[in-house]
Amino acid sequence: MLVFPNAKLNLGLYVTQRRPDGFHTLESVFVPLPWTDALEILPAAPGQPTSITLTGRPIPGDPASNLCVRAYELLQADLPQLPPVQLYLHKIVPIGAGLGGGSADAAFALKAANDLFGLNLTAEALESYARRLGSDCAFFIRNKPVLAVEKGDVFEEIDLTLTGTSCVVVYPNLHISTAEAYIRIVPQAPKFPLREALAQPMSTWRETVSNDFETALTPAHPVLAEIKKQLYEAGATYASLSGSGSAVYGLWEAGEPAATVWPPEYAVWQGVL
Ligand SMILES: C[C@@](CO)(OP(=O)(O)O)[C@H](O)COP(=O)(O)OP(=O)(O)OC[C@H]1O[C@@H](n2ccc(N)nc2=O)[C@H](O)[C@@H]1O
Ligand SMILES: Nc1ncnc2c1ncn2[C@@H]1O[C@H](COP(=O)(O)OP(=O)(O)O)[C@@H](O)[C@H]1O
Repeated sequence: MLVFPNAKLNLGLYVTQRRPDGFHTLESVFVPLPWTDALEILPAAPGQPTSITLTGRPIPGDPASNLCVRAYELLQADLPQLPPVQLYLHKIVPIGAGLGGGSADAAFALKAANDLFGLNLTAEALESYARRLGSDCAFFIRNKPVLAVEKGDVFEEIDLTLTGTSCVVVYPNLHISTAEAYIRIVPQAPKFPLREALAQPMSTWRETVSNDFETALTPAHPVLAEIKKQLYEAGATYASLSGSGSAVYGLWEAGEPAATVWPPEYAVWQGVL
């Protein structure tokens, strides 16, 4: 079974409190971004253990602890009848980018195993496995725009669609660790409630919708502000850092992005949401 785990964008991101377990509560709208990896899952050849073959963008860390493998092993722990599998992951989505790429791979591995082996797990059950793999992993089970609260793993419905919106995502080849990014944050309440701010026209978001990580990380990484400026110069209606960075995106409510030349080491996605 072949699936295409997609990335996500954060529209606004407010880190509101530090929890006793060291994690943080947040408020953010997650939207799917059709920048995808490719993941294949097949029953392993007879006598072979579960394994993963990685191609494309190099992934830091031991392949045996890749999030796809961990996702499958989590299912196997509860469902020991599940056979070993061969996983093939072609990695395209930048890593350490605030695009949730690793979490997407894990969530799609859960969904693909569910379909391949006819497990009949509900979306709720899949979300609860996903939550154990990463805070933003559960989002990718239903994979539709939501207002994320708590650790970013509890979702409220939101009436928002960006379908048809032009988008450019720029990754400046800079890996930002999510854990290190959280350390730089001083939690506080959002200046403007996110749900209300996003209900207003996109042209107002520049003044009312922000990402706490952008404020915290830009002094150390001025390239983030430079990319955002270039996106606005290319006519973006709204531009922001995604998640804990380092990808910066622009949205065009109408019209097309003006052509921009980005350094060759950057990864850039451009398309329509
Ligand atoms: C910042 C966000 C916003 O969407 O996205 P990314 O930038 O990673 O895409 C998420 O909160 C990232 O979620 P995720 O990448 O799944 O994080 P996890 O693996 O659960 O946690 C990595 C580390 O980030 C910190 N962390 C994560 C989530 C959270 N609500 N509070 C935290 O303090 C913890 O230090 C944790 O050890
Ligand atoms: N399939 C995977 N894809 C990407 N990263 C993975 C994967 N499996 C494990 N990881 C680990 O997760 C870390 C970052 O994950 P990712 O979700 O891409 O970050 P971010 O959401 O901040 O861009 C990487 O440093 C890597 O070691």
